[in-house]
Amino acid sequence: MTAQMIDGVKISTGLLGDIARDVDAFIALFGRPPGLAVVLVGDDPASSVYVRSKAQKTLDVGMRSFEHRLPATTSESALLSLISELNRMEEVDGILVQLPLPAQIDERRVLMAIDPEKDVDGFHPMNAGLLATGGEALMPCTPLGCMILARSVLGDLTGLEAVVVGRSNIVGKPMAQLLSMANATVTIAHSGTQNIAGTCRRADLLIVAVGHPEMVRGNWIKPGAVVIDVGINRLAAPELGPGKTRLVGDVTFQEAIKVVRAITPVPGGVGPMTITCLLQNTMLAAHRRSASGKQPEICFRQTLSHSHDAPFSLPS
Ligand SMILES: Nc1nc(=O)c2c([nH]1)NC[C@@H]1CN(c3ccc(C(=O)N[C@@H](CCC(=O)O)C(=O)O)cc3)C=[N+]21
Ligand SMILES: [Mg+2]
Repeated sequence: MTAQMIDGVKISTGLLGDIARDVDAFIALFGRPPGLAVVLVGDDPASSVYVRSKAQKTLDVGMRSFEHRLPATTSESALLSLISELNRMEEVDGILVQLPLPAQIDERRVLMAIDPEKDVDGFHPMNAGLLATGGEALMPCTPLGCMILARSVLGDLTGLEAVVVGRSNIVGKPMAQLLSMANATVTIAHSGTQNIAGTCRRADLLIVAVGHPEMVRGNWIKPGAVVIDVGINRLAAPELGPGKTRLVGDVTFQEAIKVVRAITPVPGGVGPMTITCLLQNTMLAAHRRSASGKQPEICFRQTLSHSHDAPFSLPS
């Protein structure tokens, strides 16, 4: 059996086209584009690259981008003031504060300061709680992207054994919630799991978000499984030349590809979908804030259909 590569670039490019059309319709209705503000504190080079890429795609779909780059020494109160200003701005529909934040800033306080209606990362406890209890949350972008990728291969997930490796608030925990809402049987594996290889081997759908390069080996994977690799790890690659690096996932790709039905590559898998879902969330937030009663032609169709109830139903 030849394994299928799940092409996150191709799928996200298609969805970005849908979003661009939704943006045009929004502008026609309200006379302004949806706006996304991205806040970066400090000058971590990797974070800087992501922020630039987000801003570029925001502009590509026709939205307005507000970029705020603050020095690494920024105080918590200065950051909180910026957030209240962005909360008040009519033309800002979505706010993303790039994580991690420098040590002097309390991440939880910052996330709680963002207006939940503008929380396009879905990290505010209000949105986490809405997701957990079946309300109309803004949902975290990486798990949403993973759902779309998984369903692009598997369709309906009802009855499948899904194993999520990792239990972070950002990926693992909401991922498990989305999968169970989509009627999969879900196991969360983590550093305390006794037989992690055996646990992974039960999975029809294996989603790995641990941040350990190539941790999941080929023999941890059930033959014919679908694997979504959320990890993005930069490793030194002296074989490519002095000072060169390469990206690897949390799954040993060369081993996995011999076993799986389908797998996401790194790069080109989950990463691009995360940004696409961020823009879709911005579109959704803009419609909800405009109180138009008209909702976007939502582009999570593949994620939405087959789900059992409220959390995925379109807002009315
Ligand atoms: N509040 C907040 N929200 C985030 O969503 C958030 C964050 N903080 N902090 C950092 C992480 C990281 N992140 C990525 C998004 C896209 C790619 C991406 O598109 N990667 C490409 C290429 C990566 C490369 O070449 O370096 C790929 O996987 O194909 C990667 C990483 C969002 N994050
Ligand atoms: Mg990727």
